[in-house]
Amino acid sequence: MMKNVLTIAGSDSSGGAGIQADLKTFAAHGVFGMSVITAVTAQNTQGVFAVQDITPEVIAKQMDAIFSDIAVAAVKIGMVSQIETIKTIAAKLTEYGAINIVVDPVMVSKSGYHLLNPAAEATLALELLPQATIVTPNIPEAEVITGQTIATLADMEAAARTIFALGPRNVLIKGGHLDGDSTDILFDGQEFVHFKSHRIETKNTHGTGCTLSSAIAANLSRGLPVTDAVAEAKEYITIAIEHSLTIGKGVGPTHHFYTLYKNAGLLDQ
Ligand SMILES: Nc1ncnc2c1ncn2[C@@H]1O[C@H](COP(=O)(O)OP(=O)(O)OP(=O)(O)O)[C@@H](O)[C@H]1O
Ligand SMILES: Cc1ncc(CO)c(N)n1
Repeated sequence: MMKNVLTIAGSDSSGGAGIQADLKTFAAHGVFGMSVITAVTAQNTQGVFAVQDITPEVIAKQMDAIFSDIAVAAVKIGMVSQIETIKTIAAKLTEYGAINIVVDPVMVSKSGYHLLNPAAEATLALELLPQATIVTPNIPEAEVITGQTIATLADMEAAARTIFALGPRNVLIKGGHLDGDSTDILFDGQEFVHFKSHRIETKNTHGTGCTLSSAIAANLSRGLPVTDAVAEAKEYITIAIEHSLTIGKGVGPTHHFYTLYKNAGLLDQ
């Protein structure tokens, strides 16, 4: 039976990141996507120009509407903006006993805009990480969460240990921001698994983190173990970056449907 997967995140008007990237990723994975919108951003491939946060009351009502009616097989959490937003989401996840929770601790957009109020960083770590099946920080986010500097794979492993101590069941530190190969490191409290791909030379990496975390959530919803869910998601994001789209004047989005379109003969349309 088709699984239902929820994203709790911000809207990206240009369609490359946030809710829009998440729903496309869910569709590409054959799961039924649902959304709780935490903020509306005016954004394109060149920057973020305005943000309207949704009130905690309306966020809570969106979660009530979904969880009171529909079985949710996995939840991906992206942009969460404010302290009260985070507290509301954490309380509702507990109330409804949500499972397979993927926390992407979105902090700053590629263009440098603070999508998470810096005053809420500690709240995110305290309230959401203990509920996470897996947390997926990029290197700057892992540096903020740990206070450690990360310049090498060994530094990534050390940071993963520190983040694990905050309560998530698994930590995936993404290596997109280091030079050379793009290696993501998974830590389950016992051992490290490295997921390595060659660095793809492209400027079009808008929404890579959103796409990866949504693919992990979709894979978990189908019952895959965490290591397999991450391995398949890493393959998916690598193909999506390889065939990323030159849309707009700045950092373009990834291609969510490359393999599907190829198999259907739709690529040249
Ligand atoms: N140039 C690249 N070539 C290959 N893989 C990449 C490249 N850039 C990022 N990745 C991969 O994409 C995924 C997302 O990593 P990244 O570090 O870009 O996340 P992020 O900074 O959170 O993204 P976002 O800006 O969407 O928040 C990881 O699996 C990473 O290894
Ligand atoms: C709404 C939204 N969420 C996440 C990201 C990731 O950087 C973004 N650019 N915009």
